Amino acid sequence: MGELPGIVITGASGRMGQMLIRSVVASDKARLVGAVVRAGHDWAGRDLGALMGVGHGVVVTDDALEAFAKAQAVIDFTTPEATLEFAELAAQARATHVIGTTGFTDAQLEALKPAAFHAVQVRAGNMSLGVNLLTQLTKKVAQALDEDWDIEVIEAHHNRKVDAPSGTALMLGEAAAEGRGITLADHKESGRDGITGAREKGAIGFSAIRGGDIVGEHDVLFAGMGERIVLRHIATDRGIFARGAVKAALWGQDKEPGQYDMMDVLGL
Ligand SMILES: NC(=O)C1=CN([C@@H]2O[C@H](COP(=O)(O)OP(=O)(O)OC[C@H]3O[C@@H](n4cnc5c(N)ncnc54)[C@H](OP(=O)(O)O)[C@@H]3O)[C@@H](O)[C@H]2O)C=CC1
Ligand SMILES: O=C(O)C1=N[C@H](C(=O)O)C[C@H](O)C1
Repeated sequence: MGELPGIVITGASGRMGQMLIRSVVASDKARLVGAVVRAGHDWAGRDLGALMGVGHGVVVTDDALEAFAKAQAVIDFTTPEATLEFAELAAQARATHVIGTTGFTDAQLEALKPAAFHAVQVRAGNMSLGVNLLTQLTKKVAQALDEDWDIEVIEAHHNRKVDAPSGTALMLGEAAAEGRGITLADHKESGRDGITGAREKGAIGFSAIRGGDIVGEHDVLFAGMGERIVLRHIATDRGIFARGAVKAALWGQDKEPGQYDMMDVLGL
């Protein structure tokens, strides 16, 4: 039997970076072959085992290309700017690039595309099975209801999160729009404040709560006259995102270069 696929984790010291390192180490289907931090980070040059108590023998590096060259997959939960750089390097290394990063602008999403001509890219605002199922349910419910039902996506996250609406909220909003046969960009309503006027019929609204250590909570509210439907997902453990990302990294091994998402990985 050949060697297990080697995985590199970027943003190794981050909340998700550390969770991903633990998930790869715990997996019997993959090997941890690298951990990348930003240039000058105080983890660079140190053994992961000494830093985290797992990953002994893996020396943290700030040389992403050197690390990627030894890997079959890169799992990347960092920032849009860093992910754009890592996409080019993953393409050079022909490594599957699993992107969990959120908060991309439309221009940044466009800029990710060229790298996918050379390597598999799997990107999702949420890598958990539960949220991807909820996304499908959202599309189905939106398909069944007309514009008399107001759609609102409400999300809550910890106080360190830097982007809003969350990547998951946008996924859910896109699914609702698709179900209704409209374009989210033309119907998105977020950040209400002051004299906003009455709700625009057909809008898809977004509200973001930030506080404490909330891992991630998402409601899709369909509000009609005299009744409401609420679809809800509550994450209590970041391990769900990390395990989904490892699954995506392994799934990508025999796929042609291109852009994929978690629906492809999960077969939903
Ligand atoms: N798709 C999904 O399922 C999920 C997505 N996310 C998303 O993942 C991203 C990260 O979240 P989280 O872990 O909470 O955030 P953190 O801020 O804890 O981690 C981000 C890490 O990226 C590192 N980083 C930034 N720039 C670079 C660079 N150029 N090179 C190397 N490392 C870099 C940061 O390092 P430094 O501290 O030195 O800046 C930090 O360690 C967010 O966009 C979040 O929304 C989160 C959970 C699930
Ligand atoms: O930043 C986070 O923490 C999370 N980000 C993702 C998002 O933007 O939806 C996924 C999850 O909700 C946690």
